[in-house]
Amino acid sequence: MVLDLVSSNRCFGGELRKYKHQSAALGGLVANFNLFLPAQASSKKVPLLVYLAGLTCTEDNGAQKGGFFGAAAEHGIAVVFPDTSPRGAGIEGEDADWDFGTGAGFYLNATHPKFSKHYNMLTHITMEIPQVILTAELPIDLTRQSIAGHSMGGHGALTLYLAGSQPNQYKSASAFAPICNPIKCPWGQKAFDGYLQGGVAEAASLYDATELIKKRTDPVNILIDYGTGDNFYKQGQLLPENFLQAARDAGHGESEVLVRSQEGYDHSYFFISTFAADHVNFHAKFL
Ligand SMILES: N[C@@H](CCC(=O)N[C@@H](CS)C(=O)NCC(=O)O)C(=O)O
Repeated sequence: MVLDLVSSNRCFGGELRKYKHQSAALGGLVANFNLFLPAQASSKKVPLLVYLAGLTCTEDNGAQKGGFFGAAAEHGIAVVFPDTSPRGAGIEGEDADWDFGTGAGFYLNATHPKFSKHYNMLTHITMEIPQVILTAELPIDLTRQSIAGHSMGGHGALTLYLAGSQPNQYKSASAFAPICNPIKCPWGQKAFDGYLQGGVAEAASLYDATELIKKRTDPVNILIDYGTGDNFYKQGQLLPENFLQAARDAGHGESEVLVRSQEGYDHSYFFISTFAADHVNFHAKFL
């Protein structure tokens, strides 16, 4: 798997690199990701924080507007920013809506025959990107990974943490305005009906953070922030209360699952960048 360097910028004493590679998980299409390497990576292997972006985003939104680099540089943590879906699969209807198809891969492995060749973001994030990093001998210690995300990416962070492809791949998870109970919200229902042969029923045991936390008995490390001024929260797309209730019912107290309601904040990167350092500091405790 050849990794091509597209660009490199000096950043907070380290470097932000954009890479592209041919992705087997995404059906042979070209995939991009951004990678922040802190200064510490020039002398030793550093831990990795994965940041998953939301609907309509690319690998650039979080890197350009997330505000993660100051804290990541301080703690010596690398941050990888993958894309949110395959690009250019050429599937009929793929570009018709902003909340399905291109830019909306939902961090799952599709089982519907129309999408299963290309829409395998779960494998891309949890297995392929780590393999690419390993093969390229980048200075990253893959035994120390955590995961964060926003909105659809918050759903990705929580579900890949709770039930990714390998148990305990990530030491902690955090999310900004995550879709917490996708089987119960319009975005999730639309995605699962489209990508999965078994639709919402198939998703319940695999791709719904609220369902997954109910079954989790061992300790977890989860931080969630959402804003009370977030229109998608108000429309019932995020449902953080459902996740919180399920976590408490399953015995996960505030030291394991902290859900913070942030007064007046909306869904934007102004919200994310306000709390980005908090999230990096949270992950640093486990990395
Ligand atoms: N296009 C949608 C909004 C999509 C949206 O807000 N996407 C969020 C993630 S769910 C985002 O991060 N957008 C890109 C950005 O703010 O940079 C609309 O018109 O309502």
